[in-house]
Amino acid sequence: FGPSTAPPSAHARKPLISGNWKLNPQTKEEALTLARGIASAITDSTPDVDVALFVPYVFIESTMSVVGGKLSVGAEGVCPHSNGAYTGGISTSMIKSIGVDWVLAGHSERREIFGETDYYINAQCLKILDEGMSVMLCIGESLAEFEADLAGSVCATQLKKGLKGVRKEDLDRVAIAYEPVWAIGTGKVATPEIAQSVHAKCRDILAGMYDRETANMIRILYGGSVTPDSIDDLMAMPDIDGALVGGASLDINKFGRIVNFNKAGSLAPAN
Ligand SMILES: O=C[C@H](O)COP(=O)(O)O
Repeated sequence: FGPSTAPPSAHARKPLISGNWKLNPQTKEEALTLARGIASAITDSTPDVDVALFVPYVFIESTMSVVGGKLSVGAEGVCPHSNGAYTGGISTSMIKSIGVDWVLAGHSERREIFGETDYYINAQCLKILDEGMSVMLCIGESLAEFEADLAGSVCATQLKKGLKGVRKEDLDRVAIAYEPVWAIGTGKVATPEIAQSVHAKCRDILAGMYDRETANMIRILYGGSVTPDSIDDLMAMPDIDGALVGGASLDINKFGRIVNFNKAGSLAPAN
């Protein structure tokens, strides 16, 4: 690998559209209805895209059983310890043994509500990768940090600390989700231009941590109030490689439309 002179947009990064159900839905029946509906929205005319759903642990296996292999079913988090006296913990071995291949780490709700630190998140990332699974590392700044023009430096810190010790050869199993905290669940989606600007900065940071060629291979997703109305223009941006969708992933029609995005943007004819 040497420095590349090619622009990031010249690299073929397969889009990844993911949903994060968080603490929803409340019953297995609802979960399976939702999962079946989302799977049925992935058709032959869907763009060439990877789809992943991060679901509560208790629904993982049953969700896998109804989606017909059309999408990956991942875990919303994991305990970085291997085994032992960690009440309530779920280990990487446990989820790997039921076929999980994607795991979220560093979501702002885990950072803020559950007090997970960059150190803990880094331990999760390393454990997930050691186990042979893929990790989606979430990063993003608060509203105050955004208004102080600190988005780039906050993301730099979270990327460097979250990926500390991650080997270059494991980065094909890493995706980054840039989620400005001020856009999560608020209806305030970042403009495509703002998101693109931070994504490009994140890619530069990754290039500094590894090298440009490697950075150009890493998928960087946007998350924060993504809806059918915003997905096309976000996906038209050169450094936005997908989305991490919260609220809209609980709605079959909305998430189905998001999966069937139009990379040419909202002004282009529909697929
Ligand atoms: O993980 C997903 C993000 O927190 C975005 O959630 P949201 O789409 O409800 O804003």
